Amino acid sequence: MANETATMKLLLIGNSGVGKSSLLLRFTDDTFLPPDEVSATIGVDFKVSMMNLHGQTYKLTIWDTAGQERFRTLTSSYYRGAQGVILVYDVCNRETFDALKTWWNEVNTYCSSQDVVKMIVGNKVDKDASRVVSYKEGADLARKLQTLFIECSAKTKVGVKETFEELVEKIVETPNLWQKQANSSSNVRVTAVANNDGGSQDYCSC
Ligand SMILES: Nc1nc2c(ncn2[C@@H]2O[C@H](COP(=O)(O)OP(=O)(O)OP(=O)(O)O)[C@@H](O)[C@H]2O)c(=O)[nH]1
Repeated sequence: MANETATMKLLLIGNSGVGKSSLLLRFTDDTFLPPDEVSATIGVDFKVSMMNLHGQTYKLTIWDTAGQERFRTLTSSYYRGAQGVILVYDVCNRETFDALKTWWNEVNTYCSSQDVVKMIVGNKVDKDASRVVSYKEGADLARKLQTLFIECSAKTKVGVKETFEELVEKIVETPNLWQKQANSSSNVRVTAVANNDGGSQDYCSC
C-alpha cells in the first residue's frame, strides 16, 4: 500500500446499552465515563482516529449508531460506504447476544459491499460474576458466520485496541473493499491496493 493516508469508514452497531459509545470513547480518547455521565446515542455520532499499522497511516471515521429503534431513522445511510462493521453485545445480557442475528441481517441488507468486514464483539468482560454468555458461545457463533470475534471491556480497556486493529488489518487484506471505494468515489484518496492476495471472503447470512 502507498505510504499515504487512506480513509476507512467503520460502524458500531448493537442493542442499546451494550457499550458502543463507551468502546468508541475508550479507543479514541482512552476514557471511560461513569454510568451517571453516559447518555443514550440519539441518531448517529462519529469520531475520527488515526491508526498506524505496518508503517501505513489510516484515518478511521468511526460511526456510533443508536441502539434504540426510535432513533434509527437513517439506517441505510449509516451503512453506505462502510468497510468494517463491529457488532457489539453485552456478555452479561443474553438478549443482546440473541439480537445479533437481527443486526447481522441488517448489515447484509444495507451494506453496499458484499466484502464488508464484520466483527462480533462481546463487551463488559470485567463483570465476570454477571456473565451469562460464555466465550465459547461467542466464538461458536462467529465461526458459524465465518467472521471475526473478540471479547473486551471498555471499562478496563482489555481487548479494545485489538478490536479495532484486527478489523483494520482484515479490511486491508480485502482488496475488493479498496478497489470499490476507489472506483466509486473520486474524492477519496486511496491510490493503491493492499499488496497481498487475500481474496474476497464469503459470509453466510443466518
Ligand atoms: N462494567 C462495564 N460497563 C460498561 C462497559 N461498557 C459500557 N458500560 C456501561 O454500559 C452503559 C451503556 O453504555 P453505552 O456506551 O452508552 O452503550 P451504547 O451501546 O452506546 O448505548 P446506546 O447509545 O443507547 O445505543 C453505561 O452505563 C456504561 O458505563 C464495560 O466494558 N464494562
